[in-house]
Amino acid sequence: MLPPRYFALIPAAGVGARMGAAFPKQYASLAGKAMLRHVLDTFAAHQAITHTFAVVSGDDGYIDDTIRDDATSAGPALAGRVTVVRDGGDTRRQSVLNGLLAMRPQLADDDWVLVHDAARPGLSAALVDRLIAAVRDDEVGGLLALPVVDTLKRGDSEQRACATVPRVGLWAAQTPQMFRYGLLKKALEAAADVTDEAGAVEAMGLFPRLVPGSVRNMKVTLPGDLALAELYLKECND
Ligand SMILES: Nc1ccn([C@@H]2O[C@H](COP(=O)(O)OP(=O)(O)OP(=O)(O)O)[C@@H](O)[C@H]2O)c(=O)n1
Ligand SMILES: C[C@](O)(CO)[C@H](O)COP(=O)(O)O
Repeated sequence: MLPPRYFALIPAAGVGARMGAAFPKQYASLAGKAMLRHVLDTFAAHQAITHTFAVVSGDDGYIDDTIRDDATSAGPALAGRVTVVRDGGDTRRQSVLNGLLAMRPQLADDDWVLVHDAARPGLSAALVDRLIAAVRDDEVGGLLALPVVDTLKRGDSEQRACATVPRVGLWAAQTPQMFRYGLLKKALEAAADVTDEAGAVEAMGLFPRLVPGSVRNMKVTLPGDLALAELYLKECND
């Protein structure tokens, strides 16, 4: 019986509407290369990751240049380490599901899949190590997340604070979210209205493990996030 392997699945088929850029934010440049290339380089260089699949939209015109290995690419060669799946869906969930379907011929049900947002360029090898070490023997799976430290307010329709939400026990989910292929595919097929993989697994009555992540692994969502993410990338080694 071969031990389970680890695969990365990168949903990268979004349009970046909240970023308001003229092109999808996963191709925005950060410290000299596209956000998506940072993510692909991290997984391609990681010894534990067997292969990486990136899901992009069918009409994506940027991916070929982004994955090209040439004299200017400072990171590891991606050739043979990355498969592009040109089958993005209307939602992140659908893109991930389409990616899982494309992965089917190469994966066994008990192989691990680490689903990571292309919009989180600050993922480090150390964070991948931390997640794998914490989850590899877990019956369910798990995800990187950060305990909420701010006081949370619920706002009303007039943007007035109408309640304080107790923050004890609240975590802000990050990615990668790491689940076995068979469970993840079944969970996502069963749960239509979820924003992340852990939510689909929770809907099955299971409890994913929460693993402390890092601020450098922030999701680039709004225009100001790009500069902050670059600062974390350069200054934060967590
Ligand atoms: N239909 C979609 C929507 C999102 N994503 C990916 O899911 C990740 C996290 O999603 P988000 O930050 O919401 O990205 P966008 O959907 O592009 O942003 P927005 O909601 O502002 O349009 C991103 O890497 C994005 O490319 C995807 O693969 N397919
Ligand atoms: C998966 C995720 O990054 C966890 O916080 C988040 O749910 C993605 O949400 P988005 O609206 O697709 O950015």
